[in-house]
Amino acid sequence: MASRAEDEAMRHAIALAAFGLGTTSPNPVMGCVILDAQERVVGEGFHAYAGGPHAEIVALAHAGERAKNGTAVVTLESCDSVGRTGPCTRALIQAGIRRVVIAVSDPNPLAGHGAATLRDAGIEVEQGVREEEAAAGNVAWLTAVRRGWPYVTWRVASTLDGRTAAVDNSSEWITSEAARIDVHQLRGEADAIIIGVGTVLADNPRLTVRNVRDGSLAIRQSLRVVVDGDGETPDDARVRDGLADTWIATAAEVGTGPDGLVDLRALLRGLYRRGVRAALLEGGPTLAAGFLSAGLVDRVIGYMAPKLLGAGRPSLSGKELSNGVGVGILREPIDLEFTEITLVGPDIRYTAVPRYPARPSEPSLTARLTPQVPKKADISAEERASSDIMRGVPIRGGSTKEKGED
Ligand SMILES: NC(=O)C1=CN([C@@H]2O[C@H](COP(=O)(O)OP(=O)(O)OC[C@H]3O[C@@H](n4cnc5c(N)ncnc54)[C@H](OP(=O)(O)O)[C@@H]3O)[C@@H](O)[C@H]2O)C=CC1
Ligand SMILES: Nc1c(N[C@@H]2O[C@H](COP(=O)(O)O)[C@@H](O)[C@H]2O)[nH]c(=O)[nH]c1=O
Repeated sequence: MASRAEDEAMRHAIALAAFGLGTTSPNPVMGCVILDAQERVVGEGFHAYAGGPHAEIVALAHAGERAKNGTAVVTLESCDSVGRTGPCTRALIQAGIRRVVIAVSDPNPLAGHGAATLRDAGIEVEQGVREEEAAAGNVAWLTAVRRGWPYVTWRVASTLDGRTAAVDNSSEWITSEAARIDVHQLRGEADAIIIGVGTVLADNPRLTVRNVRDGSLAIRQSLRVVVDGDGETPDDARVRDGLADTWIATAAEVGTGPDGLVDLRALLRGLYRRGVRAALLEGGPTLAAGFLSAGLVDRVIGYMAPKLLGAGRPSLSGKELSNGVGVGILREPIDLEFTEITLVGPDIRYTAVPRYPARPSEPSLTARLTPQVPKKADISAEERASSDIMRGVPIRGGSTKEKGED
């Protein structure tokens, strides 16, 4: 059983891990706290960017000699493979760690069997501490790795009467500045932002991650993806401005589904191969209906403005949705569960999770985990202030994605 100090250290390690959201793919987020033999916190760390030191390495460096005979508390099973940074199990063994407390076992076979290696070296290993909480913090990565395509969040901005654009197709802006700032936080935490060519033609969006007030760009940009069957994205479209990587995903490249449109499942598998684990769907009603009817949305984040339009584009169009069991909207709708509702400025932000009936080929992981994915912004000021590691965190430049795990 984990001691109180270990349990508290795990809570802190989970908060630390969330600082890596958006910059660690294709790796998971991970946090680590080192306790000395008297259970005092002597080291802490998190994995900040792919290719950078893992959480254990940062925390062990912080602890130095004080780690000897201590306990390492980790949100995810320590890696055992010689990737870009060397196995963390070896670092823990060499530091003289006596006990390791793990929240979630690593589902990635490439990472090896860290817990077994530690036990073989005579280290006491405890698994499953605050497991659900830690898994929720890594829900995008865990879901993606277990099934082989990214975790998809559909983000939609609508009026109180469910309109996402006016009759003339204009939609800037339905939601408040505060809500749009929140969207850029979501963009920053995603590896890819997906829209359909209809949105390019209607809005000519930038799809960059930026400061909404002054337009300045974030250091790291997400991959922009335009689902564009016939390659009709204009040469002068903003998504081609070179400020971030862009993939114009045509039917010729990705393949087509039974409806003759771009095969969205193949699209997602292609994104996974490019290192994408968390994707943000920002497309219009047609593409959103395509994703939903294929059962490819894991989470909905909606911003609802206290405005009424009376006419205009609904949030979904072009397809009658069903949950895959029956046919027809009324008899078998897609059921969702609200997991969070909050005010962002004057607008309501809701988070909802589709409850697709279990499909034999897909693990029902999203149903098991509460997807209250902690965001960097959710971490309290005290949490920040109490963390030495918050100072001088390296930030990865550029937008190039690494393809392999490390
Ligand atoms: N309020 C909000 O949150 C948002 C509002 N909007 C608004 O939505 C409107 C644009 O909507 P819409 O035209 O529906 O744009 P979409 O972004 O949904 O693009 C739709 C196009 O995507 C292409 N596509 C390729 N494969 C698929 C597939 N498998 N399933 C579905 N679509 C596919 C199709 O074009 P093709 O056949 O050529 O490949 C289709 O016409 C604008 O008015 C915009 O302002 C847009 C985004 C967000
Ligand atoms: N209208 C509307 C949104 N619309 C979405 O934002 C895109 C514009 O992105 P960018 O050019 O990067 O600012 C646009 O194409 C559409 O996907 N978003 C919102 O948060 N609130 C809104 O009211």
